[in-house]
Amino acid sequence: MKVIVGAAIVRGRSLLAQQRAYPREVAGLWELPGGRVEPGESEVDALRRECREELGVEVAVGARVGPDVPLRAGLVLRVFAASLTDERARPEALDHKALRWLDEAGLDSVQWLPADLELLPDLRLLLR
Ligand SMILES: Nc1nc2c([nH]c(=O)n2[C@H]2C[C@H](O)[C@@H](COP(=O)(O)OP(=O)(O)OP(=O)(O)O)O2)c(=O)[nH]1
Repeated sequence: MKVIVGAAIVRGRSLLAQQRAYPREVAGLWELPGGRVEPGESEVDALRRECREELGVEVAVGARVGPDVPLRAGLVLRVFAASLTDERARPEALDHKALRWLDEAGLDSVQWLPADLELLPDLRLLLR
């Protein structure tokens, strides 16, 4: 089973979401920072690496959030709670169209990838 890890980065009462720039089929849709776990890499290390690559920030990775969401045969999305190591750090959209800090009401204001949509109830609980 291969795993795509996603980071639910919460600061105060907001969650960081990013808007995909590519590929065309999903460009414009929103997701959590993250990506593929590389061979020999732990899931936590993969999340830390992806947050560095995509956002230019260091994160501390916490507990699992919600269930594994199947993406396709042999591949799941697995989300972990995370926080910025330095609360004042400014994440940048290094590989994406845009970033947004969403509060609880804001969670419904962007068009999420289908797998992320399934996790919204669990993500919402992080912002209560
Ligand atoms: N990062 C991320 N990927 C997600 C989420 N939800 C979701 O369905 N995906 C899917 C989209 C992609 O098919 C796959 C992750 O692809 P990616 O392009 O971000 O991964 P990566 O950085 O390892 O990319 P690559 O090197 O394989 O091109 O997982 C999410 O919340 N975050």
